[in-house]
Amino acid sequence: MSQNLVICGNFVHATNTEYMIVKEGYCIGVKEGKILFFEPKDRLEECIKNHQLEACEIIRLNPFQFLMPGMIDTHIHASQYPNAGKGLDLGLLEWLNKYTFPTESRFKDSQLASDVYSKVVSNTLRNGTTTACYFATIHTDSSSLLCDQVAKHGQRALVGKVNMDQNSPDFYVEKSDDSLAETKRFVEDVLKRKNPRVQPVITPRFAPSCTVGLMQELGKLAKENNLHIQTHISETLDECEWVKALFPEAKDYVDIYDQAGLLTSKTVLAHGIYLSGRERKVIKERGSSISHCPNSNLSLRSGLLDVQQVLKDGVRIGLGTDVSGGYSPSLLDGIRTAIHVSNTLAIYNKEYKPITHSEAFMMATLGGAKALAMEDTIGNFEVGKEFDALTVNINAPGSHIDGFDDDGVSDYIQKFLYLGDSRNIEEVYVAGKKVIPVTDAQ
Ligand SMILES: O=c1[nH]c(=O)c2nc[nH]c2[nH]1
Ligand SMILES: [Zn+2]
Repeated sequence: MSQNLVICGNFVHATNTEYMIVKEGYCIGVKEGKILFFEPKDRLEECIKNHQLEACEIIRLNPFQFLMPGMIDTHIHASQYPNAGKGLDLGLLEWLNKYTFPTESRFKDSQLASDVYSKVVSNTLRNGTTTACYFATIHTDSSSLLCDQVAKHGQRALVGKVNMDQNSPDFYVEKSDDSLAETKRFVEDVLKRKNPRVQPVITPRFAPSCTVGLMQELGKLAKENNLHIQTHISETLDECEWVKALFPEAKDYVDIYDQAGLLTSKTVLAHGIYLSGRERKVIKERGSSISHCPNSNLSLRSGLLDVQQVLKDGVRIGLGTDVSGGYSPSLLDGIRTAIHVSNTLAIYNKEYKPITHSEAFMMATLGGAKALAMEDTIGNFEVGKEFDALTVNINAPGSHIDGFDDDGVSDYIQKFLYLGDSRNIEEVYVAGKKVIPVTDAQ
């Protein structure tokens, strides 16, 4: 049950006009999971009275604590979690064949699926991911088990049963008709749960793994049911060459998805490193978005995404961990690595203005919400949105952060983004419900 809450202290969030805005001495009121007020704390009594929250306990944060929006992982493979931190010696296509497909093929075993999915959901939540956009595997029933774990742990998620009907190993491939029928079965199963925080996402793995016919049918299915869509695009040069050879009639990589009806305002495309200006323009026109996965792009040596160009071209962009091409399930790592990728571009081009920690923070929160077309519900502390939030304490037991006399709240926030970890994330709320720390009742 989500409780009614009033919390007073320091806050940080992104808005439509500012990448990061710090609100010192504010109070927030939450009723039935939704934000009712967010005001300077001298208005506390008046707000409590106006919103009939008198019966509510008032939580007062200490000066070392602050509240930030929950982080949004726009691209993560739950089924690759057993491989996180290993098998990064190969480039994408070899890596898929040697490590990833064999691991994912094991998920027809429902016991393994439940075990792994429970671990990945609880680990990402502890690391402050309140919303995740997950790839599961081609197996329908075990993909449904990921939905069970998301609901059980109280996370918010989009969950995708993966589609693969060509160029895949014999032990991990579907017949085209089965792939579509099973996707319909999966979507029905998820929708009939009527859990607003667990939604299905149509998930053609990437163009090489899917026939045009299947992609078209998936596009139709998404349209008929107003569903989210996720896939990969332009991640490595080898992959782009392969795609050109496989789809000679397409204008470019984006055109393949566009022709299939897969580019909508609810589509998130992972990577997009080697997109042309024309391709970014089409993505923008369709209202689709990019998930930037910097850890994966460095770990698999795929390339360096120019985030400034993506932002300049008006394409929505969020951050993804891309476990297990990315080895870390933490979006704090995503924030840092995004900054370092951008710094690397600046080292090689003196004219280049790298992104700031504020821009990376925005991408991990409001940017992620926009990338997943969920900005009406989550992403910051705007009144009316659901309360997905983290209580951060830079002085938490075992913390690797030290504060000094001349540090202000903005310094604490910056130190957390660079030096913090799950120990500093004392509480995690999803839709007003405290899901971390885990209690016996959960
Ligand atoms: O980073 C990636 N991880 C994957 O599992 C994958 N499949 C296709 N392309 C991919 N890229
Ligand atoms: Zn991926």
